[in-house]
Amino acid sequence: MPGLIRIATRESPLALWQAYHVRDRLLALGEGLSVELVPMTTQGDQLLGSPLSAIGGKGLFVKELEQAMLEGRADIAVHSMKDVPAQQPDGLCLSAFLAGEDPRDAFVSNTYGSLAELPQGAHVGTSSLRRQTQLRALRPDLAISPLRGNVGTRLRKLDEGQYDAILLAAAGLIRLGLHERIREALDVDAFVPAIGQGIVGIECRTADTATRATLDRLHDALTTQRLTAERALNARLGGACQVPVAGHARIADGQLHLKAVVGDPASSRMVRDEIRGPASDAAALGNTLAERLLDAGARAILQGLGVIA
Ligand SMILES: NCc1[nH]cc(CCC(=O)O)c1CC(=O)O
Repeated sequence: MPGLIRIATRESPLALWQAYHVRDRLLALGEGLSVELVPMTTQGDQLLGSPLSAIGGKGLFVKELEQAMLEGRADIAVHSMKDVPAQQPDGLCLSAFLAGEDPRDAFVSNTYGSLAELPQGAHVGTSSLRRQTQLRALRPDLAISPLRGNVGTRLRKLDEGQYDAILLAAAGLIRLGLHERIREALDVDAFVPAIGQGIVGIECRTADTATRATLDRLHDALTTQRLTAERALNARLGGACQVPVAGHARIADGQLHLKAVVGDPASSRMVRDEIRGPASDAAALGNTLAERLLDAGARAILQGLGVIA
């Protein structure tokens, strides 16, 4: 049992909420642990104005946190799993996934009650290629423009009238106490969420067995199976974020149902497929679905983008 656990975290309100949440869960284990937050600014935070696809991807939001753990300045890092790349650096591992929050994307507007209510040509803000592609497929008439920044910044830009509506993860809004801003939670079948959306994960040093034993007690087994399928899919597809890849798994009665979409940002063509099987085969299901998507057209899209050879 470690005496002190130091949590590396970004300083955005959502990241801090997640870090405090993990701190509270650790303290609630009732083992006299001390827990400290080590807040830091990542390169990703400094570049929040630019599209993720242009600044080199989501790894930028976790690199400083990982460096702090590798240098012994922090013991664990708390992440939105959506922001965590497919592979972890040598010496670090993902050691616990907490039970997930709502995985859906949320339609947020001050004027319209749902995506269907948006008038022809309405202006929607989102920088996510995954959201843009699926939105275009559902509503080719909409005008979509980039929208970057923390959740609060994005809501402010909506409130200033820069957009008729925006799309955000329901989980982030719920965690920040802003659930009343959700006009409509988009059905996961019509609008497939990002891999890991709504799931908080904890990374630590692989060799730190004492901390890992403690983190084991926060671990949610079903969430882990769900995430295993989604991340296996993502890894096989090159794990890139300059590509619109959506993937969502749900589990009922030991059966896992994984759904995925790969889109071509250039042509707005989409390849979609789904697979079902025993939840205990989560990784294999993710792999198999990825292979099927590659053969059905995703290979050409990803090769065209230089994501896979
Ligand atoms: N890309 C930023 C990000 N990373 C995680 C969340 C939401 C919380 C989650 O998915 O767990 C968000 C905000 C958003 O997409 O609206």
